[in-house]
Amino acid sequence: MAHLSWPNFLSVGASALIVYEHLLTLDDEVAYIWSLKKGRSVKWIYLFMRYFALWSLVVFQYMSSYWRAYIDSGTSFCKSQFVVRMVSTQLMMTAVQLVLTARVPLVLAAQPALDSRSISSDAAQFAKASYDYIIVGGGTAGLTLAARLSESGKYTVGVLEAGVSGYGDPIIDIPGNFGGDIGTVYDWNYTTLPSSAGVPSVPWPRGKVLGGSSALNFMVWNRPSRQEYDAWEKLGNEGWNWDSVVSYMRKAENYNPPSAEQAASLHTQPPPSSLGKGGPLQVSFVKYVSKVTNLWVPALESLGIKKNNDTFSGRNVGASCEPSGINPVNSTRSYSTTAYLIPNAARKNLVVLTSALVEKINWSADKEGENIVASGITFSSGGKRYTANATKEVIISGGSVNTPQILELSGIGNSSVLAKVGIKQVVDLPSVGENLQDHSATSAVWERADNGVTFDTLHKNATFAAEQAALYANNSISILDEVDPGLSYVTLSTLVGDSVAQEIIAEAVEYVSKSKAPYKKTLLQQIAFLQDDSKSVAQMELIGVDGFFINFQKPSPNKTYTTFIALQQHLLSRGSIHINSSNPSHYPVIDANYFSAPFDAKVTVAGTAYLRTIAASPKFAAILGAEVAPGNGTDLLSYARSHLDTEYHPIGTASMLPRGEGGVVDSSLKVYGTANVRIVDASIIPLHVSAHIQATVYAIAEKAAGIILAAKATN
Ligand SMILES: Cc1cc2nc3c(=O)[nH]c(=O)nc-3n(C[C@H](O)[C@H](O)[C@H](O)COP(=O)(O)OP(=O)(O)OC[C@H]3O[C@@H](n4cnc5c(N)ncnc54)[C@H](O)[C@@H]3O)c2cc1C
Repeated sequence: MAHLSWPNFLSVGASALIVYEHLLTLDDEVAYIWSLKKGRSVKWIYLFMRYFALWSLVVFQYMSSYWRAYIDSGTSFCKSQFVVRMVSTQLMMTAVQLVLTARVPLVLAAQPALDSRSISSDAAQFAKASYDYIIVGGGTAGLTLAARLSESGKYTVGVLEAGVSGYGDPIIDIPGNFGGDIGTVYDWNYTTLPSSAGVPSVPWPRGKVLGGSSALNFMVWNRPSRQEYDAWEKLGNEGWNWDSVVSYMRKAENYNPPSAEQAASLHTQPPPSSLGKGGPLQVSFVKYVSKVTNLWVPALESLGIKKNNDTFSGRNVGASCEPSGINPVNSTRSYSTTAYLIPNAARKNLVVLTSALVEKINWSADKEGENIVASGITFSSGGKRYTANATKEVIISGGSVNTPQILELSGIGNSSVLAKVGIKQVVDLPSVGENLQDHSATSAVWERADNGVTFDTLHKNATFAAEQAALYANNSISILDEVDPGLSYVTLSTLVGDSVAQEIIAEAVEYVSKSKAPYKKTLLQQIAFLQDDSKSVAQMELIGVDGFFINFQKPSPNKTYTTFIALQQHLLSRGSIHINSSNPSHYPVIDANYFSAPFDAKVTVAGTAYLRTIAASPKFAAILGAEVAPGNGTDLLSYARSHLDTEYHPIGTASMLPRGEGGVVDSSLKVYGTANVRIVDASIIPLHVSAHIQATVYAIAEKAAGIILAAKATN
């Protein structure tokens, strides 16, 4: 040691530190680096930097220890030491530079959203370009379609979204926050007119954000029965049947079957073959299973409702728990933004402009035969007005409320609606905004006699909330992973028995026979569902919710609750959505017309009463206490009327039907009377289905992309 100087001590210390660090991290190195394939350059760069650095330190150490002994032997030793040091240093610098250079494409590939080319708020820049396809609305259908049309790289696609980007916001992403973004900047915050049958104004949330209502929804992922999609074809829409729609839905899905533990606590295990694999949207089962969800299927079975383990097969009636649009890897919402936009955000031929309100479609001076031709759109952003040009098509994906508004602002609609607000009619299409159908909801609430943990605990107990947030952040199971998958579809007979069901159906037949609506065939099809002997089309959905979920009463801070909801699936009432101003910023008038058909009120009351039957089943009776709402002695019809709510599923306002039978678009989704305007969103659904509708909307968008690209290929 005598011949060692202070640089040698430093060198020995550094070598010891590196060896110590190597020993501490050897496990990780074996797991993550040694396991990489031989061909991965990153493996060899890493190993070189790690071991060459150590090797060179040891060699210098050795040489330095003896250099005094050799110094008198001439300059050759000094030279060789110098060369070794220089070469080593240079090699290590090169390796560091390689790593730094490799990081740029790696970071961009991992986070394509960083590439600003696709998502922009620069309206002037957007308006400068011309696009093959302009899509109005970056929502559920709009972003799906944009991803597919831009996939080949052959076509340029411009999307305009009125809302901002909520990408990465926990209020959207965390499953247990569902409902939290309602009423925020992400919501259009619509309300309906009070109905003439006495139902007061109902709030109608709709997504005003990238992803649209797929960013606001409660993530349920399911399908209706085979008959319901087949009915669309029977109404005059060739190619729109179960086999076709489901084949496109499977294209969107990446199904993650439940683990054995999840399957046991949810009492459900749909076969992997029933859903799609490899699609952009993650479909999985909830990680956190609440008591109410765990009891759901056995409780309904005890009431004689048969368990249905495969609601995706074309028959959805029966007791079941359904999957959700959740990414199981990090337990976050999987929606059109994360599934279809972000992975493709680096495409040069795709531009999505946020905070841009489309005001109307612009029309070319030329016509194609009788059909008018769209040349682009007018939009406003940041207080300025712009136009953008489309060389091939303008596609409206504004959703069931805004799509009819945009058509009417563009001069397509009923002459009397347009004349009232001074808009010149360009296509006479009186069905725009008509045939509005929704799913309605009534809720009933019970106290939890066992005061078990529910969402109420999360909302009122800050310590519990903090614990759960920490668990969620750690990717451990917490109540923030929870959504409510206990939901089941039942027929009218299940609710009221066969003979009362027959009486109600007879009244429905009489009601429909008097209808003079152009879309009367859709009502007749509903009668066919009711009279179907196979009883495979549900009339009511039943849901068990883990907590207090009504907004017209307040929960007690010291109690926890369970809510059951009855949601009517095939209302005979039809409403409408129309503009009453030529100002694009003024909201259209939503007349849901709830309970205008007496059938709907009867079925709703039957469903609400059945919630008490569920609560009284032995499984639930053991954990539930006093009924909070409707409350003993309350008249169920007046309760249902005054507290009717929406399931957030409006459809039909630009129905796909023959033109003379209430149609706005044909079966290629082209607007009648136009050469190049299509509609792709929930508004084209001509007849409601007994299911939550996001999966159906994704399927519509996937199918639309197929139709549009096939049309281009043959032109
Ligand atoms: C609160 C809530 C809960 C729901 N829960 C579920 C559920 O659990 N499961 C399920 O399956 N379904 C659920 N749904 C329904 C489902 O999410 C929607 O039916 C579906 O997402 C609608 O898709 P869309 O493409 O038709 O419209 P949207 O997704 O609403 O897209 C329309 C887009 O167009 C934009 N836009 C409109 N007008 C303009 C304009 N003039 N200029 C520019 N942009 C415009 C909007 O901002 C929006 O982003 C729920 C819906 C809501 C609101």
